[in-house]
Amino acid sequence: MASVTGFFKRIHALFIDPPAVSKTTDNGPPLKIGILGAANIAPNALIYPARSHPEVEVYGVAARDIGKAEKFAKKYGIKKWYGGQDGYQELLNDPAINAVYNPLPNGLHYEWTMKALAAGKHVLLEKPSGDTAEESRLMFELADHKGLVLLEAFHYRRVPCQFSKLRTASTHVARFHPAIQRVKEIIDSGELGSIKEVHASLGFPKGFIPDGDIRLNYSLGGGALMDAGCYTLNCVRYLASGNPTAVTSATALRYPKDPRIDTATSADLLFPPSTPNGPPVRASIKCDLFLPNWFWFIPRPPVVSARVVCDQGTVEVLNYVMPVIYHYITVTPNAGKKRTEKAYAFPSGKSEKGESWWSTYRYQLEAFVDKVRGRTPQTWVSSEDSIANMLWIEKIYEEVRES
Ligand SMILES: NC(=O)C1=CN([C@@H]2O[C@H](COP(=O)(O)OP(=O)(O)OC[C@H]3O[C@@H](n4cnc5c(N)ncnc54)[C@H](OP(=O)(O)O)[C@@H]3O)[C@@H](O)[C@H]2O)C=CC1
Ligand SMILES: O=C1OC[C@@H](O)[C@H](O)[C@H]1O
Repeated sequence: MASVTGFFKRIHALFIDPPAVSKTTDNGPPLKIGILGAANIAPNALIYPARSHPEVEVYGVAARDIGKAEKFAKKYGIKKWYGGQDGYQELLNDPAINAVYNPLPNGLHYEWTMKALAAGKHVLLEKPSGDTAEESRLMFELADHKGLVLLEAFHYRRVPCQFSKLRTASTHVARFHPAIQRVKEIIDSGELGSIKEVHASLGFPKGFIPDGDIRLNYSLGGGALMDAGCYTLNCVRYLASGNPTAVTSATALRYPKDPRIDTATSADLLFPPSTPNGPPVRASIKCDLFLPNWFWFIPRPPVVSARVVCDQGTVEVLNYVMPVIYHYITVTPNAGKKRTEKAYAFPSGKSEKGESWWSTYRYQLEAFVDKVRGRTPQTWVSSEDSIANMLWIEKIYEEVRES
């Protein structure tokens, strides 16, 4: 019963009436954020989470059409709007704006992040960070050069700062959402022994992505691997604590209207051994924008799961991408009793910030603002990590082309 009540409380706080707080703090005026594009994801990823952040004001929105910008601004209580051909640049030129949220199509991430950084704005950038690893590298280089914060919005995860420190213990943890953090903690604790395999899937039912969507547009950086696949790759890299050493196979289904677009991609990867002189860790990812119906007509639910097989058991997480809605962690030791866990908040008594109704995006916003304000964030996605994710997306696409 408590879990049903908890579910409805979280849904209420997420989508119906996100809690709001007063915007006055001892830390000076709130950070004013401008949104580039009246994107569908903006309310969930920024506008609602900002309501409960005392140090954030979503101050402006720009859209290619001024009428759309105005409508969006009024709907969400945003003070300023900018529109027309120069609308995005006008937002960037506004000296009142300190930071920009970039939820433009993937193929425009680079252009507008570079322009935002050039205009002196910190940037919260949607995933995947660019169209290529080189674009990502150049964006992070400019952010570094200008002393500005740039964060790729991999909201679901926590990332250790340096891959070289991995596999030691979870002393260097930084956190995004407690659910994926808990899975990682179980692996790192050694209770299931060493890692043998890591698998991650993300698929959307047919009909979820409409015709004409940015995900189906090649020149806008579409494709299943770019969209859903970037999470699965990120997730296996995170859970395997490093970067792959090879893509051993990759296959894709093609969009009939534009065969350059993959509508589903599967890839097998190798990671470094998890024990000295051990075998490589085997990994697989699967992503799909058009999961077929069951028995041709029954729409199926999204597939959002990750599984780690260790030599003494398995841990599996259901819904690692949006864990605040609902998730399930199942631990199955080879010898011993199977158990399930949920992690909507960090254990009480720990010093981490967060509430059970905080979405992954709310945790992410907390980290972004902390970083901009010179505080140490609970979690961070490093530039090296973002660039590596793009690099391995490219390598998987290359393998698909060659197979
Ligand atoms: N973190 C997360 O959970 C999620 C992240 N995303 C990411 O966010 C980004 C946006 O996704 P989503 O909100 O679903 O996309 P939308 O299509 O809703 O938004 C994209 C925005 O891009 C602008 N745009 C500018 N040029 C073009 C163009 N040529 N064609 C189409 N749109 C254009 C539009 O702005 P305008 O208003 O000016 O017309 C539009 O509002 C993507 O990078 C995606 O990967 C998406 C969903 C979830
Ligand atoms: O980032 C995302 O997460 C949720 C999905 O709906 C979406 O396609 C993707 O862009």
